[in-house]
Amino acid sequence: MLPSVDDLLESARVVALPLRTRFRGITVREALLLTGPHGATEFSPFVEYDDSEAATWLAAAIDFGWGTTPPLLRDRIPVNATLPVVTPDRVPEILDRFAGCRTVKVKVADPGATLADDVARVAAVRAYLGPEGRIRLDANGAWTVDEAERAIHAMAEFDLEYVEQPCATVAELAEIRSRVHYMDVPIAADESVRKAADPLAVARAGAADLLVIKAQPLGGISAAARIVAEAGLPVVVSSALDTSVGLSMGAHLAAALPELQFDCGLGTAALLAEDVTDAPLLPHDGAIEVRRIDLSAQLLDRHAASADRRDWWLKRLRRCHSLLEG
Ligand SMILES: O=C(O)CCC(=O)c1ccccc1C(=O)O
Ligand SMILES: [Mg+2]
Repeated sequence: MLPSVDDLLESARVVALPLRTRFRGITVREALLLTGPHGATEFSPFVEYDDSEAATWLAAAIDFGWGTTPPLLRDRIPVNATLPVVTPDRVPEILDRFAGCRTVKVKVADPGATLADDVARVAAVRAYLGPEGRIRLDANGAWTVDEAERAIHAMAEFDLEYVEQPCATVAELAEIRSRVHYMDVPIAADESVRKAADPLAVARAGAADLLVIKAQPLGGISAAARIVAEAGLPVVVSSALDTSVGLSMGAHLAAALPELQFDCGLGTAALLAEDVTDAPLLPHDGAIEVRRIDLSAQLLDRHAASADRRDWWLKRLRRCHSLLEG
């Protein structure tokens, strides 16, 4: 059952959290936190998303705070380190924050960067990790098929676990997947799952070897778990650069899945300079814990968004709530 908008507004807090390093073009992450009968929950669609997309994120927030949590099969989730687009000299400093992580996801194909920049960053990650570490790339759909082929060919020598969303469309993913098959580099779909009208289309088309699954954009833990079951592919549960509260939602999703072959992208609390709890879900020994998050009243005050931004988020919450009421 959908809580009333007044129920939601009663506990709503809006924060603006500084990042340690620019990520996805932002240096401050805004989020709206709510408290339901099960505890703290998060509504944090990116600010440029329209209401119809953001409403799905609200359904997820409500599901985590008010809905039913599925049975949990594990109490810790192995996670990858996430490396933003930085110069190679900053690689050790950033990766040191992801204690014990054996896998690094490297952001590549930034509009301002060249292939040589990406190669240099990936080389620095391989040097940091040693031969046993796993390296995956995420291009956020930025390459054409030819650019992707050239880039993957150039970086395959670093031994790639997989490449996430090298190109934008399902058809392009299918094409690049067949072109790099001989190099044994698997292709993962992210935007083609979480921003698609049909999140299962990419799996049905055989256009990816694995799926990146995010709880908020897919409408919450139960909805995401159903998509995983229907897709029949291995998955990587990841964050949307959430606060520890959203990461906790992701950790509960990961803990509920029957199989978890890959390290999950839920270590991103390490990219935040500030969080909303005194016990953030940071990686320890390469994993995060599966637990609920207690909000810190002090941190919520200290990082409260400006009156303007709070107003913007509360209005967005109201509009998304009416969309869910339909
Ligand atoms: O998967 C990870 O390691 C961290 C999450 C991440 O990269 C991400 C975070 C916010 C928005 C988009 C993405 C993405 O995977 O493309
Ligand atoms: Mg991605």
